[in-house]
Amino acid sequence: MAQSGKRVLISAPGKVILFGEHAVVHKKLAVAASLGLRTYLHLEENETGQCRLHLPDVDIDLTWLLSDLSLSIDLKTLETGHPMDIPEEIKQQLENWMGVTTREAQRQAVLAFLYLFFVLKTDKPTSFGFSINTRSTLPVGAGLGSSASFATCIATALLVLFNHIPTGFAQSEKKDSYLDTINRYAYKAEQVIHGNPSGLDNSVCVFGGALSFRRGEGFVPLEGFQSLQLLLTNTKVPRSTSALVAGVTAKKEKYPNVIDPILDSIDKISLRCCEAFKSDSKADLAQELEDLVDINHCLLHALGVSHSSLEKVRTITGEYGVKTKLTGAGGGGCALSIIRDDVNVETTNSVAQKLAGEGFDCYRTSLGGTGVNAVILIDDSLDQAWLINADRETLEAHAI
Ligand SMILES: Nc1ncnc2c1ncn2[C@@H]1O[C@H](COP(=O)(O)OP(=O)(O)O)[C@@H](O)[C@H]1O
Ligand SMILES: C[C@@](O)(CCOP(=O)(O)O)CC(=O)O
Ligand SMILES: [Mg+2]
Repeated sequence: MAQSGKRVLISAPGKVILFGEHAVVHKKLAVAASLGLRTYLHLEENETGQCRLHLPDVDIDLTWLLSDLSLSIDLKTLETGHPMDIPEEIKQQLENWMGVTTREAQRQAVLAFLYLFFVLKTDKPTSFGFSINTRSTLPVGAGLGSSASFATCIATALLVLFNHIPTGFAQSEKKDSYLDTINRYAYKAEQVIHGNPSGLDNSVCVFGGALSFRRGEGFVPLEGFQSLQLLLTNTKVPRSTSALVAGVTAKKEKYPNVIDPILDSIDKISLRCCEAFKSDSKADLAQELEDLVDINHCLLHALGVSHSSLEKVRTITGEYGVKTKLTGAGGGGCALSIIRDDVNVETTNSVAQKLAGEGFDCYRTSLGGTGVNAVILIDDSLDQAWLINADRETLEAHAI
C-alpha cells in the first residue's frame, strides 16, 4: 500500500472512579484516577484516497473512499450543540456509511468516529488517505472508561491528522491548551457514545493522574494522592452506560425528594475522600477509604445500579475483610476492592483465586499514570499488525 506522511502511536489510559459515579452526572463531586491499562491507536497517513477504520475490539473493519464521505450540511457549523442534535437526514447519511454494524457497541464507536471526522476534517489533496487501527488492554464496556479512552485516542488522531495540534503536543510549551482541545473533542465523542456524560472520564483519560471533578467546574488534581493497592474485578456481565445513566436520571425525576439526598450524600463522600488524602496517617486513610467504599456502594445500590454479580464480589471479598464497591456505571462490569497495606499477599491471592473461580477476571494495575500521549513511529516494523499482536508490556514501553 502506498505510504507517506504521519505514522503515529497514540495512547490514552482508562480510569477508575473511586467515588461519585452517577452523582457526578448531576453536578456532585467525584474522585477518579487514571489506570495502567490503556487504549492504543495506530495512525498512518497514506496516498490511497481511502479511510480505513479498523477496530478489532468491536469487530469493525470498514474502508471508505474519502471522496464519498461528504455531507449535505457542514457539521462544523453545528458544532456547538449536542452532537446528536443534528438533522435527521444527516443522521441517516451517517447511518448509511456504517453498513451492517448491528451491535450497539459497533454503532456507537463508528458514529463517534464519523462525527469527529466531519467536524475536524480539512481540505486535502485527492490522493490523501489514512488508516486507523485501535486496540485496548481495557475491557470494553465494563466501567473502566474504555469509551472515554477510545474517544480520547480518536479525537487526538483526527486533531493530529488534520494539523489542528502538533504530533508532539505532549512535549510542547502549549501542552495545556492542546490537552484542553483534545478534551473538548473527546467529550463530544463521549456524548455520541453515552448521551449525557459528565465529562469526568474523558478528563481523566486526557490529563491522567488523580483528580476530583465537578461538572461545570472541571477538575482539580487530588492533593496528597498516593497510589492505592486496588483489586479490580470484572464480573463480565454486559451493561450499557447510557441506559444506566438514563435510569438514574429517570428515578431522580420521579422521586426527587428521595434521590436528591442520596446524591448529596455521595457528594459528601467524595469531599471526605479529598480530605482523607490530605491526612498524614496512612492507617487512618485506609480505614476511612474502606468505610467510604462501603457506604458509596450501598447508595449506588439504592440508585438501582448494582447487580447480583457485583453483590457476589462484595460477599466474597467481605469474607476476607476486604471492602468493595462497584466502579463506573455498574449494572455488571467492574468492582474495585481496597487492599490495605497490612493485607498480606497470600490473602490477596486467595481472594483473586476465589473470584476467578466464579468466572470473574481480576486486574492488579497501577493508578495515576500519564494521560494521552502520541509517539512518532520511525521503525517500519511497528505497523498495524504489530499493534494488534503485541503484548501489553511491549505496547506500554513504546507508548509512554
Ligand atoms: N477499543 C475500542 N474500540 C472501539 N470501540 C470502543 C473501544 N472501547 C470502547 N469503545 C466504545 O465504547 C463503548 C463502551 O462504552 P461504555 O458503555 O461507556 O463502557 P466503559 O465503561 O468501558 O466506558 C463500546 O460499546 C464502544 O462503542
Ligand atoms: C456513570 C458515570 O458516572 C461513569 C460511567 O463510566 P463508565 O462508562 O461505566 O466507565 C457516567 C459519567 O460520569 O458520565
Ligand atoms: Mg464509558
